[in-house]
Amino acid sequence: MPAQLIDGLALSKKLRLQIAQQAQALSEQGLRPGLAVVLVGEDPASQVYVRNKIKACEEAGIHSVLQKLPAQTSQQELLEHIAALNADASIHGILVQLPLPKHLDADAVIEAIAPEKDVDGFHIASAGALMTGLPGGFWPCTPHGCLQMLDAIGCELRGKHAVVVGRSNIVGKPMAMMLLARSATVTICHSATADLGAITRQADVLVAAVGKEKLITREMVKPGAVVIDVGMNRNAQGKLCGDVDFEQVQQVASWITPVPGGVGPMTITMLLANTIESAQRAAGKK
Ligand SMILES: Nc1nc(=O)c2c([nH]1)NC[C@@H]1CN(c3ccc(C(=O)N[C@@H](CCC(=O)O)C(=O)O)cc3)C=[N+]21
Repeated sequence: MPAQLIDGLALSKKLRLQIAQQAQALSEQGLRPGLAVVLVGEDPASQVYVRNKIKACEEAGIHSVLQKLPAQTSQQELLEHIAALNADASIHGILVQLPLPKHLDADAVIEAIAPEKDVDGFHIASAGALMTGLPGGFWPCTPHGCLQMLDAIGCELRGKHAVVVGRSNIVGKPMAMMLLARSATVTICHSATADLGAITRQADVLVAAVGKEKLITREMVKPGAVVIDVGMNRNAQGKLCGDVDFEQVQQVASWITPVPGGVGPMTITMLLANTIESAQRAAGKK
């Protein structure tokens, strides 16, 4: 029996309805949630992603501001933009679209974002809150979206072996922390892992977040595993595809996320959710 699809679009639709209601309730109190998206340069893929985020905000009733800066923007100019957004009470979330042009120091830019507006969850303060389980901070949108999908299918994580392939600060590492917080036994694999397949075959829950088309083949997946595909690759035909060989793996997995229509839409949904959460926290301090 082929795997069941975990439909990120359908789940997003449902969650975004709730988010829109929360946005409306905040707006009625004079606290319309606001997200600022900063895009430096003209990378075509980034332009599409940013447009999708702004559109999602509009549909949810979240105020959004798009700041497009030229590719030659200096580090200091960018930091000044961030400082202005940090001080802007109508803005509850600040997202600086990555990657930045090479002459800019992305780490320094992220740390310049006020932690209480770090809706991407990339700031050290957010990473520390996730790692310790202490309050405050925001969970990074992509792994949080993955966790929401696991919850939506009723996947019990306690005592299960979760294998995360990829160790980025944006996906792999925070994903592992979230799974650990749910009492899964977590293994993180990466480019230096010896015999990747031997480890992924042990996974009850397998999260692939590498950026390599068809990295995960059928032989690497335990029958009945839940497979979450975070990859966003363009294949030779220009088609969007994940890290998982979907055709093969869907024959052995119990559940699998498609690309597109899986993790991608959930990433944007969690960005909206974090922006609402930030506005609610700001309202609490009023
Ligand atoms: N500061 C920052 N925060 C980010 O969250 C961030 C970023 N920079 N830089 C780039 C990556 C990429 N990313 C995606 C989000 C949604 C889809 C998405 O919705 N994808 C659709 C398909 C879109 C298409 O067809 O091209 C899907 O999977 O169904 C894709 C990619 C967020 N990122």
